[in-house]
Amino acid sequence: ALTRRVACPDGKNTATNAACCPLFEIRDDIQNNLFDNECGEDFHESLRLVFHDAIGFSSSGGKGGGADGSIMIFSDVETQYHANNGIDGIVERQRPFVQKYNISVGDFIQFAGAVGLSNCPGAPRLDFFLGRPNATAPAPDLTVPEPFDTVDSILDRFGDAGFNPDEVIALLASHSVAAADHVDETIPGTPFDSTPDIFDSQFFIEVQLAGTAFPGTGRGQGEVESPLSGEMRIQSDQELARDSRTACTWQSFVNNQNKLQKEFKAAMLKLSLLGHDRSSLIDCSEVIPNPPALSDSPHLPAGKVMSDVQQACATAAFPTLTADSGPATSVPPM
Ligand code: HEM
Ligand SMILES: [Ca+2]
Ligand SMILES: [Mn+2]
Repeated sequence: ALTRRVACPDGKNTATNAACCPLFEIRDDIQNNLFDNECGEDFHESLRLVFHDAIGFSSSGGKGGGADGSIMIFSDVETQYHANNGIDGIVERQRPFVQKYNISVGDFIQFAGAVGLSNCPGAPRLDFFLGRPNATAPAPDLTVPEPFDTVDSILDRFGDAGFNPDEVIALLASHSVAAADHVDETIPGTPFDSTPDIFDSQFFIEVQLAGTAFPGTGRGQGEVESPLSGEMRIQSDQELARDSRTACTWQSFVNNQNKLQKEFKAAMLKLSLLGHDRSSLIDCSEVIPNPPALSDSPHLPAGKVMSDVQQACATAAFPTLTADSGPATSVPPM
């Protein structure tokens, strides 16, 4: 069926719904002036913000309003929470963009995450729905999981927000385009995998390797040994990769980029709608750019062998991978 499109007032774009028209200008502005059109630090921080704003939600009520912008509207409260350490930086870098446009804070945070992900080779094209009202109260403390939390408590918290264990692991693909600034304050920008500017499965591969050392000066809170110089590993990722409830799903993402893209996209849509009724929002997904194709293939970092893989899934073998050649991979800071 043909979808009727409207001409936008900008004279350049068309949209399925006129309400989506203003988003083209916002998209181009944040691509050029917030993200530098890159899958870099400001996007990484914006993706973390997508999560920390939305997860303040409980299916049993009594928590926050989900993806409602509360983390920016009530930043004086929420940025003080321990799990939000360091999130104030991106909140303040995004704020002038929100103020410049007629868009709700919850919409902006979700929109920025979806637009920025399109700079990462291998990423799925996320959906974007428009129309979240602004938060009227901050989310309470302790809704955001911590790297030192147990698997039980992490799965409980996500379950309370509406996610099953498979969806939790799919969401963690975000740690493939991520770095830690505050787990070890002496080495800010330490990536979780060797390819923090590519949305690939290296995160799922590298977290399954035996840890050998701490990248900086000893052990940070929630930190465990990583397999590569310059790489950060957090305890929650290590344990989720090895728990019988989640290990097979974890492993399933190693050499199935289609599954990874599809399940991450679905879980991100769910995350972006927490606290909202989808039917009350307008589908503006057409404004989100198409990400570049995957630019690498699943591999072991140079210097690693298959026996470094700590097999955890009981029902299927870890895929056989070859290692990059050359000297042992070491990961530069972001
Ligand atoms: C078990 C759940 C999770 C835990 C315990 C966790 C924990 C962490 C920690 C400790 C950091 C490092 C922050 C810093 O030191 O700068 C981090 C970074 C990050 N997290 Fe998570 N996370 C979880 C789930 C998620 C989810 C579901 C998403 C997105 C959907 C996400 C996206 C990110 C991103 C993009 C970064 C990198 C930020 C940057 O590069 O500046 N995380 N996470
Ligand atoms: Ca990566
Ligand atoms: Mn950072």
